[in-house]
Amino acid sequence: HSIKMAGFRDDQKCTFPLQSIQDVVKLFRIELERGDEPNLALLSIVVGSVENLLTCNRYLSPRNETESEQNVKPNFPILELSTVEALYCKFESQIKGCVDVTQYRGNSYASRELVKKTSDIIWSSLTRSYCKDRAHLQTLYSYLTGEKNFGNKLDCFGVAFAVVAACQILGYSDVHLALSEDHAWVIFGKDGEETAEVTWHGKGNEDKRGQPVCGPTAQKSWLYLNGHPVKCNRHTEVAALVSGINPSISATADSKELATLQQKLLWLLYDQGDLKNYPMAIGNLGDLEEINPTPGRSSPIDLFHQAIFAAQTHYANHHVYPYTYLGGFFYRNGQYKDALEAWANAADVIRKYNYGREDEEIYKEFLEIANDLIPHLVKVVSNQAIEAPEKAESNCLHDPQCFAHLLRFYDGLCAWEEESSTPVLHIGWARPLVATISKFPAKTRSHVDIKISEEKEEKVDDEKNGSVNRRHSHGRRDSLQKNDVKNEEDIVKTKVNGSTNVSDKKAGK
Ligand SMILES: FC(F)c1nnc(N2CCN(c3ncnc4sc(CC(F)(F)F)cc34)CC2)s1
Repeated sequence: HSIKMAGFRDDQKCTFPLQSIQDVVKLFRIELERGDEPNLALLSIVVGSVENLLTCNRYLSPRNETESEQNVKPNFPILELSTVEALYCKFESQIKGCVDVTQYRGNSYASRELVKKTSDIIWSSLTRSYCKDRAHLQTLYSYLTGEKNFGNKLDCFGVAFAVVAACQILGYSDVHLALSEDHAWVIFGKDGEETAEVTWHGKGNEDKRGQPVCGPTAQKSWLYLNGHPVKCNRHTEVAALVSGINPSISATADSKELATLQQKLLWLLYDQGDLKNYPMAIGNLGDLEEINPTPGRSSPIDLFHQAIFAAQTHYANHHVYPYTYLGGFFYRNGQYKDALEAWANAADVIRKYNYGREDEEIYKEFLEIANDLIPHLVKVVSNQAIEAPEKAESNCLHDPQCFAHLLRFYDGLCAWEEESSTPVLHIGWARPLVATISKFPAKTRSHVDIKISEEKEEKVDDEKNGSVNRRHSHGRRDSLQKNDVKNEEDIVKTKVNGSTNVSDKKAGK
């Protein structure tokens, strides 16, 4: 039967052929500034094409006689409208060909069957077996290009995004992406009240496609953010697509052009207010600004604090990554006390959750901080104390607040483990902990007040109080009172802070 092909509008066509970063930014600006919804499939195909050309095919510019080695700086590819249109029509006809919307006619909202059916179409057309966490598998370009055994590949985020893009083509404006810090699913229905799994998660986990996100696993696990995922609208979905741009050419090289494109697109979305409720996208922008600062724009630290503010404002401070973005920045820049504080704040978030078998990504994050970054940090500062004894005063190891941050960091991990189905800490954590604690002199340790306050611990749950080189897309460059009181007697609140006794207050401390 003849399927009506929606060609592109003139204002979309006029930007082609795309020959520069500015051309792509202009296409995105047109899509984002129009009253109607931005076309997710079109933008995903464009971004995927550009990413493929800049990271998978190397553009060799003419050998420069002065250059000793082959100068491999790429130019920007030329992206023709015909290429993009062909891929778009392939996607559109596949989706419209398989989903007979007439059987869903009438209800303006998507149904669970429709969402599951759309997920099945994407799912069943994927190449049978491939390395799921390879790079550049996050866009519709990856899904639509290449023959059966070479194309049709998507990573877990890419499948979820493709389902939402397909539902947009079918006319369901209620189907949106929901994003946690390590998973993606869809929301749909009146007020986006319905949820559905549409992709897999991690390795060796049975996929739960078609099922709603609910029940005990979703309640207490970091993977589902305890009811605080990023619920996208079309603009936030474009931000997720842009965040997923992966400039990696190899384990050691990035495409500078692609990183610049990602940075400019994130600033475009930032200026439109589309990152306000998307902490990780702001964090991504902070990372890019650290590598290549844009004159006149916010500093990385400002951006990381904006991400923290967004998480506190919109998500009851249930997101870990805003603090580990900040901690990572301080660590790379030798600001070790601030790094310890940021990591302690990250631990104050994870304490709200129970550790479950699908939370490996954040487990690895804390493992690296505790057993790699902090031991390195204390080694550096203890050498500093030896090499520059005159600066001992400002040294981390002589600062009770640093020791307090360290204790709060480990206390968060212990609280995370309590009442969890899976243990967190084990003997492998103990050796680095002992090595770290023993670097702090007794005098420093003695200044940390462990306040035993008498009031009964408020066991009310938090939310009731309202209160590089990456592999796959969105890859990593490289809760309180979460449950009932364990036993009858009062839990006395112990407060650890770095206040020093006034009498011992050191000059300048
Ligand atoms: F903690 C900091 F050091 C981090 N550095 N990079 C981090 N990433 C990289 C970016 N990232 C992300 N950035 C934007 N959006 C999303 S949505 C998502 C989950 C899934 F892929 F959809 F399943 C992940 C993610 C994941 C976390 S955290």
